[in-house]
Amino acid sequence: MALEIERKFLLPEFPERLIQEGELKIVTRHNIDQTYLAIDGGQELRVRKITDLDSGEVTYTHTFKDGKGIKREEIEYFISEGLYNQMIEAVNAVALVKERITAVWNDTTVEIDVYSQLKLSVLEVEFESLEEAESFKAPEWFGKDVSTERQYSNKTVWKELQNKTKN
Ligand SMILES: O=P(O)(O)OP(=O)(O)OP(=O)(O)O
Repeated sequence: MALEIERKFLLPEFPERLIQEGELKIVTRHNIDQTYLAIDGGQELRVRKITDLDSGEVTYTHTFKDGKGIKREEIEYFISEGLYNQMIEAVNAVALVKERITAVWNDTTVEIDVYSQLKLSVLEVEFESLEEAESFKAPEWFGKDVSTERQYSNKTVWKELQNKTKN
């Protein structure tokens, strides 16, 4: 199983100035529709519809994650549009929608997620090892480190979205 080691920050404002000054270079922009199929303790199964906002290419993934905090197990693979549609129909939930901007700042690849249904933007950085993740010194503009705060995990945010839209 692959390991996912990442830290998450609560991005206070979109870093427009850094982009304009060329300090933060945008690599890709994707729209992600995310739906959870099942959640049980630290385990989750989710599907995504991913649209490349530059090329228009659409892909679908199925992901299993296990664990919490900075280090988790992850298995992810591509699925067909047909499988994706069958699964989201079965779940009949509201997909969590976000725009994911992948960019490079100072040799570090960052993923900025801007959630369209909520007032929330986060920034994530992936690492090769726990040592690297723990020793990484984040700049001020990344915002508060929420890596271990469950309320900002996508499954929690997705669950809240379901409750909101049901009422
Ligand atoms: O894109 P990932 O796999 O890092 O996943 P996410 O949708 O940001 O979700 P979380 O890290 O909250 O599981």
